[in-house]
Order: sequence, then C-alpha cells, then structure tokens
Amino acid sequence: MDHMKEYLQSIYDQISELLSVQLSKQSTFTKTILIGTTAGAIAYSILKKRHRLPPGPLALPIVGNLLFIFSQKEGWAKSFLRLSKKYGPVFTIYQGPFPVIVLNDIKSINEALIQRSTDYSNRWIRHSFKLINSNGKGLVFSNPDEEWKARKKTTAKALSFIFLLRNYIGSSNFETHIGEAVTEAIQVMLQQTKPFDPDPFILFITINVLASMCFGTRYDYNDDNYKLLLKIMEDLGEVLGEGICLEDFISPLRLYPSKRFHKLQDISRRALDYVTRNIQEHRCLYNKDRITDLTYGLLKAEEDSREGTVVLNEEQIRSSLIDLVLAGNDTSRQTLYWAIFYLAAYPDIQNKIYQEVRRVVDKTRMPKITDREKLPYTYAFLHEVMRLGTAITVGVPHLTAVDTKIGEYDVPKNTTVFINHWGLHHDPDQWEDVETFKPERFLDHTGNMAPKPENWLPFSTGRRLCIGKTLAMPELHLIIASLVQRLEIRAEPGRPVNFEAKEGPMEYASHPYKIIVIDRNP
Ligand code: HEM
Repeated sequence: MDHMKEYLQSIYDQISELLSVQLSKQSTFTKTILIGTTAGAIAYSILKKRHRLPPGPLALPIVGNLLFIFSQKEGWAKSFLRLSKKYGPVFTIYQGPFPVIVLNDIKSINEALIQRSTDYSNRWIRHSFKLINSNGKGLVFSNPDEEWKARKKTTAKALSFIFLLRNYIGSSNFETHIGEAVTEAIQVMLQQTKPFDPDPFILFITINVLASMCFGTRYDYNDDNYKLLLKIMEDLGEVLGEGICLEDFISPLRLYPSKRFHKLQDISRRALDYVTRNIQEHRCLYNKDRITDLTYGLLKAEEDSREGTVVLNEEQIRSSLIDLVLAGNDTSRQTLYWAIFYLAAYPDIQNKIYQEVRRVVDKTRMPKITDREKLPYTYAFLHEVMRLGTAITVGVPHLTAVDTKIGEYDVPKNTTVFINHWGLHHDPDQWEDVETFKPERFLDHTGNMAPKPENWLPFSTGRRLCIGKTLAMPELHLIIASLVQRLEIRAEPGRPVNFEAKEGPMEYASHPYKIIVIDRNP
C-alpha cells in the first residue's frame, strides 16, 4: 500500500517510455494522446479501487478533471471554494489519472499541516520548477530531508539574527536602505505629471527590500544590478503569468520541451549568475564578527558546518538565496499593489491611516520599526488587504510522504494537496460581509489588534510555513505607513475603480490601474 502511488507512477512512466519508442514515427500530438490515455487509464483504475478518498466531482477516467479545471474562466481557488460547498471542505479532483486533495477549511488544514505535519510536508515538485530551484537543493521545492531541515533552520536563524541587529542594536543598514528606497520611489512618483501605474515604483521598493536583506545592498534606478534583477523578475512574472506548463501534468510532453520551458531555463541561469556573483563578493569580504546580511549569515553557517554542527555548502547557499529572492518579491509586490489600490479606492480609510501615522510620527522623520505597535489601524488595513487580495491563492502544493488520513478518508502516498488560502479568506460562512473591505474586523473594541482570526492564513502554517513572514509583515506595514505619511493617493480622475480581480489558474491580482499622488508636505 505504502508504495502504491510510486508503483502507479512507475507503470505510467514505463508505459509512456515504451509507447514513445514504439510510436517514434507518429506526430508529437498523436504520441502524447496515446501515451497519456493508455498509461492514465491503467493507473486510474488501479488507484480508484484501493482507497477511500474524499468525495468530489465526477472525473473522466483518463484526463480526470483537467478539462473542467482548465476550462474555467475563474481562478482555481474560486472554483475550489464553490466545489467545497457541494462536496464538503475536503474533496478530491483528478489531475489526469492521479487524485489531488483540496483542503478548504481551517480544521482540515490544521489536521494536515500541524497534527500530521510529517505526512503532509513533501512537495509536488513540478517538472518546470526544478529549473528555478536547482534541482531540489533550495527551500521551496524540496522535500524535508535532513539537509532541507538544516537549510531552513539556518536560513530562519540567519534571518532572525539580522532582525535582532536591526530591531534592538540598531547596527544594521537594513532600515536605512528601505527608508532610502521608499523615499526615492516617492520622489519619482511626485514628478509624474499624468496618472500612472504604481507597479514599477512598488517593484523598485520590493527589490530593494530583498537585495538589502540578502546582500546588504541598496540599488538606485540606474544601477546595472538593479536593471538585471528587474529583468529577471519581469521575465519570471511574464512566464508564470502565461499559465501552467503542460509538461508538469502530461509527462510524455517533456520529451519535447515548450518555448516556456526554455524561457524558464534562461531565467534560472541569469538568477544563478546574479546570486553566485554576490556570494563571491561576500566571500572576499567575509568577517565572522560582522554578520550584516543573510549571505554573511549563511556563510557563517557554512563555516560552522565544517565544524560539524549543520550541513550547508555553496550549492545550498546559492539555491536558498535564489528561492528567497524569487519567492519573496512577487508576493510582496502583489500585496503592495492591492494595498495602493484600496488606499486609492477608499479615501476615508486612507485618511484614518494618515491620522494614525500623524499622531505617532512627526513630519521630520519616517515611521520606524519601533513605531509599529502604535500603528494598529495601519496593521489591520494590511491584514484586510492580504485577506481580500490573497497573494498565494491555492498555496504552494504539498505532497503526502506516506499513506495517510484526512478525517475519515484515505490519502495515498505521493498525493498532491492544495491549501485553498483564498477560499479560507473568501468563505461567506466564515466572514461577515465577506467581500466588504473592512480593516476594523481585525481590531478589538479599544482599537488595538484583536487576536488573529483562525481563518486568516496567508502564510500557511506548520512545517512549511512561509519563512519570509517575519520579514514581510513589518516591512509591508512600514512601507504603507511611509507612503501614506508623504502622499495622498487618489484614483485616476474620471475613471471608475475596477473592483474585479484579474484571475488566472493560480492568480488573483488587481487589474492594472492608475493613480495620481499629491505631496502632503510640500
Ligand atoms: C505577502 C508576502 C508573502 C506571502 C503572502 C507568502 C506566502 C507564502 C505561502 C502561502 C507559502 C507556502 C507555505 C506552504 O507550503 O504551506 C510560502 C512559502 C515560502 N515563502 Fe513566502 N510569502 C510572502 C513573502 C515571502 C518573502 C518576503 C520571502 C523571502 C524573504 C518568502 C519566502 C518563502 C519561502 C522560502 C517559502 C518556502 C517555505 C518552505 O517550503 O518550507 N515569502 N510563502
């Protein structure tokens, strides 16, 4: 039973291989269909008989629910929430012949990710993502073996160390770098004479946050390294935005990699060059008593590991840094893009934030980390932005490491599991006036932050909890406070605000929009 999914996958792969040799004279399309159909039908019929899986919509024997999923105009998260109302909070769909479990309520998410965390902590490592992930040596798309545990623990430790320096000793350049980047972005925004899309300014800020945290650098707009990183981020965003890679779902297609796949290969090479160069520069200047950024923190861990404490080497440092830079940027960028959208859409809410910031911070300086506790309304605003504009809609897919259970149902080993974060945040049975933007829902009657609602879960939970949470929350909080302190942000005059989201399979983003800004302290 334990090896059932592996066994089925191996049948699927062997048949695929066999048929691809036999069919070498056929067209790619014919081959793909024949291989997928035969292998899928066998695997599907064996699996169906063996397990008591959670219920779900009717699946076709070979393609499963792929046709349904790909034909939806709405994102997967919204379809999943709808299906959960029909089949229950835990249901099964089929990706080709293989079952995929979708968790839509906090009870089942906690059961899987906390109570049965070892069973549910592997990753579905998509074929295309292996490219960006240095073949499973990084943080995101790798399974939790001893090396991964060491990488995650060391990175988290290095991150907390940087924060300790910044928050309590004040000897880090981090806060200064972020403040400078926000100020520069504000200055350039103020020079705009027509309504403009704030995305490039947001990107400038988020790239600087990551560059400062990872490499202790701060870029201005004309820096070559900034342009290089910007291009990597833009290209990655474009490729991921084009939708899914069919090779991830239909393995025979991997014999003929798509254009998208080649583009990903090129992006990963550029990201690797960028990170490797930065590590080399850090090695030249390394001083174990001067750990001021994450790369120095990881080099110190590498030094310690030579003395036998943890296992960390150059390849792992490189992969971890690539993962942090790539995983951290888009999520923060998308959250800030929604934040500015809501600030412009709701001037009254923006004004409340401004009044709060004015009470705590005088005009001569920017908000600082030590001000955060005194800015609860701004923090509640950020929570509401992250609820309605959930950046990672159906999570980073997990994979079961063993045959396991969810409630009364079976979940076989190697089953992909989606966590519907967007669904948790948009469930009308869990939130009052679910689609209304209301920061107050996160405050208590004294105006301070209330205990976090259990259905608010943008960073996930358990073993694979987002490692960037400790960075993202304080930074986004301060960036929003700093922007509102200096700028009155208004929606583009004469154009109605478009509240509809742009939905892709795993995307739920604001449509591009324009704003104008007015200097509050001319
Ligand atoms: C608004 C900001 C962010 C959101 C909403 C977010 C959300 C998430 C989510 C939902 C996951 C998947 C957890 C799971 O598998 O159950 C994740 C993983 C991860 N995030 Fe974030 N993230 C954010 C910012 C960041 C930042 C700034 C960084 C880097 C500094 C980062 C680094 C990572 C890494 C490395 C993982 C993989 C963890 C693992 O597999 O064990 N994230 N994030």
